[in-house]
Amino acid sequence: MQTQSCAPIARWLPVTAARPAMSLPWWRWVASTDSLTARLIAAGEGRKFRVRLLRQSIGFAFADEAMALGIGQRRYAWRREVALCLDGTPWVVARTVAPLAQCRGQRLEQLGERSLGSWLFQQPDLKRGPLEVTSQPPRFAAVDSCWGRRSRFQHAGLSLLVQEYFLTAMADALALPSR
Ligand SMILES: C=C(O[C@@H]1C=C(C(=O)O)C=C[C@H]1O)C(=O)O
Repeated sequence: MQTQSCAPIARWLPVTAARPAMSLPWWRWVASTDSLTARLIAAGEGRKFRVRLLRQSIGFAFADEAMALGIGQRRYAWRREVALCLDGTPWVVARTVAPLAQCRGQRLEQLGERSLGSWLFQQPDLKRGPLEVTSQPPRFAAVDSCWGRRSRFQHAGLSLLVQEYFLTAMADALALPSR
């Protein structure tokens, strides 16, 4: 099994600390705390939204992910990587990691190409932790990104670390600045 121990450590800043480096249009996207799926569908103005499942597997989290989830690096985790596409073009890539021991009975593996966000935001007990931001590209996909963000969702004893990277293709389509 791949241990991913050589992967570079991602640098994350609290969202407010990244604010001075961020344009207002990007701030509105990056600092938003409602469903990104819903926002993308609205911004897509009739473009067809689709979650493309890139990878779903069980293995270890990256070191910074394990730390954010408060689990040891040798704890198995459920990992899901997707591209959120509008008319077939990826605008966002996302990687979600959850401790495997918390996933029993949650049916996460049955999500397939349904949006995790559409399901999560229907949960009445959902709590969301603070947003953190990075200007580094994702480690799980070869894409050009403008900003990345992450936050921890909690629902029914399950913690999910959701990391979302906004791609330059989205900036181009919506005429957003590069940063
Ligand atoms: C967390 C959300 O869900 C989105 C859907 C995801 C998925 O299906 O794996 C992953 C991250 C998100 O951007 C959201 O809509 O806010």
